[in-house]
Amino acid sequence: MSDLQKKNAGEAAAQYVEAGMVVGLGTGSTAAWFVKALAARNLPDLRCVPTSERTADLARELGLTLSTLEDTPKIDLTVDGADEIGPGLALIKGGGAALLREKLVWEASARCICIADAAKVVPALGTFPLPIEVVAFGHKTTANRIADVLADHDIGSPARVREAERGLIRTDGGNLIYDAACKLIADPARLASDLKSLTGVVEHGLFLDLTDLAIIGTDDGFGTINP
Ligand SMILES: O=C(CO)[C@H](O)[C@H](O)COP(=O)(O)O
Repeated sequence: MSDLQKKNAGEAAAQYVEAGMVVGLGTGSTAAWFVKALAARNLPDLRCVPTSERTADLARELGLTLSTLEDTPKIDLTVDGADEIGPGLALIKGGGAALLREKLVWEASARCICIADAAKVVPALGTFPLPIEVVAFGHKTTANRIADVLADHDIGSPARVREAERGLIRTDGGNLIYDAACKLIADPARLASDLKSLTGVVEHGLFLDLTDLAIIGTDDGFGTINP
């Protein structure tokens, strides 16, 4: 994990933004570099839709004009980080527990750019535990159903609820996160569909066919990957 690489990726992505755009702001340490670089450009008439309260606070502090999906349902460009970038720019996201709002914003965007440090690029998805957002009511029952789906995908270990010292982690929407240590996701599309079909699962961190470009920071600049 390199902060310089994250910074270089974030700053490169800020150059893709034009005056007057509606911009989706991702969540996480890499996305924060983008938000800072975007604010520094001081472009006129931008409206920014944040994907978390954390990002909203940062953007507000930096003087960016905030909007919501309700007021600006069509987003021109979203820039966000990822936990893993696999073949075809299939992603695992949600390490920062913002996957639901992130996916809502990504799906409303004409173009999505993923920004990351080089360590995020992997030959196959699954080393990073897959985040799954679950409603709190009956979450242990939902976790059992998730375990059945994982077993059907030859993924042995059940998902674990995400918690901190002060208790279970809640998302901005008040839900819980389960992390599934998959090791290898052989069929991301089938796993995505199987998880999404479970009552109680709100969303999962597989972002498939959503990324138009990945900008990967290097120590002295950046490279790009197309799908
Ligand atoms: O999906 C995310 C938040 O839900 C983040 O984009 C992802 O966790 C990457 O974070 P970072 O840029 O801090 O490495």
